[in-house]
Amino acid sequence: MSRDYPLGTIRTEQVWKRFRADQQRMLLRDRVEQAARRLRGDRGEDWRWALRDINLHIEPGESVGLIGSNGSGKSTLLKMLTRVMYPYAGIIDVRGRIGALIEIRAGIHPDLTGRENIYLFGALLGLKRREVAGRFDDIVEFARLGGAIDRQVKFYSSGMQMRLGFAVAAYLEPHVLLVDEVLAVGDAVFQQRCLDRMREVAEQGTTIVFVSHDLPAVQSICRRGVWLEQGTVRVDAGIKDALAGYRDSIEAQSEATARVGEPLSLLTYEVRGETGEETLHTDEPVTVELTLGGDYRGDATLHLGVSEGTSSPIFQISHEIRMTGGDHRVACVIPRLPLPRGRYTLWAGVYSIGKTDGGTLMSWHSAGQFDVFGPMLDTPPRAVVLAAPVFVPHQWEE
Ligand SMILES: Nc1ncnc2c1ncn2[C@@H]1O[C@H](COP(=O)(O)OP(=O)(O)OP(=O)(O)O)[C@@H](O)[C@H]1O
Repeated sequence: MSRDYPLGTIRTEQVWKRFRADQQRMLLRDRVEQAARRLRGDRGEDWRWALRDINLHIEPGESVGLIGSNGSGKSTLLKMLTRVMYPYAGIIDVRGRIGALIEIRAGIHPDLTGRENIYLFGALLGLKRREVAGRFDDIVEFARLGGAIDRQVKFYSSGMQMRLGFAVAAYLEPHVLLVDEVLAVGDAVFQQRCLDRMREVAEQGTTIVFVSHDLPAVQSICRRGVWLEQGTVRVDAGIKDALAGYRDSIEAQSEATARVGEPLSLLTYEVRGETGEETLHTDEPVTVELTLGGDYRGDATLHLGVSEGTSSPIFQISHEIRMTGGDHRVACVIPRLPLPRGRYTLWAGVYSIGKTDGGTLMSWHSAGQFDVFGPMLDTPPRAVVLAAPVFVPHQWEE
């Protein structure tokens, strides 16, 4: 590998990583398979590939979101970039100082005070004492530690430790900032401040790799998205395309999950615009019509929801229905559709009311997608990440 990549470059070449299968969370079926192999006399060691042939080239200043379902290998890749883990094969090259927040207490020494930790971390990053001192106040201010800065970190709450960890990683001017899911433990206000800080750091030219299941947060920070699936790169593209592909795949999986044996099922659904036309327009009337089928007799609550992808719910509405043991048609009219142009998913679920309160008659699932035509939503100068619930005026008819 050539030696002259600029600071902030990240390269992985044909990176493979495996773990002993018996050292990880195993599914019952894996254990059965393992036992069966032993019975057959196959004593070969059991390995499972966590990452297979990962080739990434990230330029200085790029902001990359690593997305994918649980166990797809995101954290393993991030840990290898921070060098707390080594690949089985392949080359990993990260140029420059690395600021990383991959676990709440990563890099924070419990017996030292907050102040000592900041200087120690700075020294590990190769910064001079004077350079750390110049950023010290910003770190303490961001972490909101105040007087606690001279207390040993073992007496900090987990929230304080995380704030210190993030502030140190994000203020000691790393060339590369690596952040894993950990932000999820902070409160909403702190999460927002971390995201703001990450955006600032990105604007200053720091390379960022961000792992999160909070897809709107990833979208607001990253321009490029790498979607990992079962240890391989499924998509490496602009963030919008990567997220759209990932969301579609989650939806397809949830639709494929059969809801067998439930008392009710969704026989048909239709989302139509004004005067029955198929195209839907922002701020115009929309009718959602469903037919439920099943033997169940009694009162129930029907819930309908709309999301952008699966992880960004937009609104949810509900209505009491009386099921009489046969097919039941119900329609909901939304006089003015409050959705900008885009592709959305319709969700539905039915739950019993009365004595058996909360019983599931038809579990919450995505019924399908629909497109809305109309104006694009303006992007605010600084994307607001928290999803805002929308109230939708509506009437029901049946
Ligand atoms: N220390 C370990 N020992 C054994 N197996 C491991 C270890 N760390 C991770 N694995 C396995 O490697 C695979 C990838 O895990 P990893 O934590 O990287 O996934 P992830 O995409 O970060 O998932 P999540 O979204 O749940 O955090 C999983 O099958 C996991 O069980």
